[in-house]
Amino acid sequence: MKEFELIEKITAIFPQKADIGIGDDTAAVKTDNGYLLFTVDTITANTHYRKSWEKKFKKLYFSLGWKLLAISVSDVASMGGVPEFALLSFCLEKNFSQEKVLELSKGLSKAASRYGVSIIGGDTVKGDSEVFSLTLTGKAYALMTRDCAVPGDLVGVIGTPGDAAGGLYLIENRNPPFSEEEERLLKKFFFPEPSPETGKLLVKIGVKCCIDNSDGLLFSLYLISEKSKVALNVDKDKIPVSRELKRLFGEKAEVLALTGGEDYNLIFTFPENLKEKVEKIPSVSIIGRVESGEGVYLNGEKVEPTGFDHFGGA
Ligand SMILES: Nc1ncnc2c1ncn2[C@@H]1O[C@H](COP(=O)(O)OP(=O)(O)OP(=O)(O)O)[C@@H](O)[C@H]1O
Ligand SMILES: Cc1ncc(C[n+]2csc(CCOP(=O)(O)O)c2C)c(N)n1
Ligand SMILES: [Mg+2]
Repeated sequence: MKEFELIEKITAIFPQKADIGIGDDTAAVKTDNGYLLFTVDTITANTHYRKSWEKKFKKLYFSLGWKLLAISVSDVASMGGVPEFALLSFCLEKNFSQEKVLELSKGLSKAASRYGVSIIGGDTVKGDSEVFSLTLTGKAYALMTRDCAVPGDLVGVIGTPGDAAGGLYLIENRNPPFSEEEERLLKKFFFPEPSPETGKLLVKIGVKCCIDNSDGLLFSLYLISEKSKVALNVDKDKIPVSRELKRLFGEKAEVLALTGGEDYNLIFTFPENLKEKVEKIPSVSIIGRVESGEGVYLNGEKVEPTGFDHFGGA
């Protein structure tokens, strides 16, 4: 069973009370002057990182702390919100290293100060493998969601997808010393920088439909198409691929840009009359158009939803 099939079955068991419950980047509850947002993310050895990487990358645990918060900030940003409070949960092995847990906490603290988040509690337990989890709240005055793309909209992305997947390939398959270009991709993987500022800007100019890219560009587009019940047609040549990715991966760069996960950049759709305003947003590319129908198309040809799935897929 795939991750999404399991979540669908779980959703049927839980009656949903929130204004936005299971199914978007965060849950949302309406308040007097906007929305409270809630999201949780978990990282664990051998799924999100390997302990062995520490030999090649000294700041591994510091980065895990940064990343643990950044990946949830990314969900809040995709809803158009700003993050506020966090709860931190550690499941540690019997012989855990205090030094590593403190390193992780320092990385998390650095991200917390960058994003204005207070860590206000958590939980610590023993287990057979290490698991780090963070629950984040946020607030938003207006929301962007995955389900409101309409035919005629254009499709925008921020940044260059595939870079983090390039970094993952390098840490798995190469050894230090890393070149400057390799370091840049490793940084994208180990220290993602979601931007709630960009999310807020999108809300301000009138964008309504947004998702964060955690499981890959095509997969994120597929989620928008599924939730909004529309087709998304992407122009392959317009997908921004970074110079580093092209130089280090050659022909493989395109596949990484289409399917590589963990970029934590925003993907959104917007009506054509906002085009001029969207074009002024830093690092933006307009890569396609929303049409009636279903699924994701590359240069008019239907593509399967390929991306990261914890229990199947790529
Ligand atoms: N075990 C679970 N119980 C209830 N809801 C869940 C569970 N796992 C996931 N969800 C919900 O399902 C939806 C999709 O989850 P997922 O973790 O894929 O979120 P995402 O935003 O697509 O990915 P990411 O967290 O990597 O950005 C979210 O609304 C999430 O809250
Ligand atoms: C050892 C190792 N193998 C594979 C990956 C790639 N990876 C893990 S989770 C994920 C999607 C987002 O996470 P989630 O769905 O949990 O939010 C991706 C692309 C990795 N980081 N480390
Ligand atoms: Mg998300």
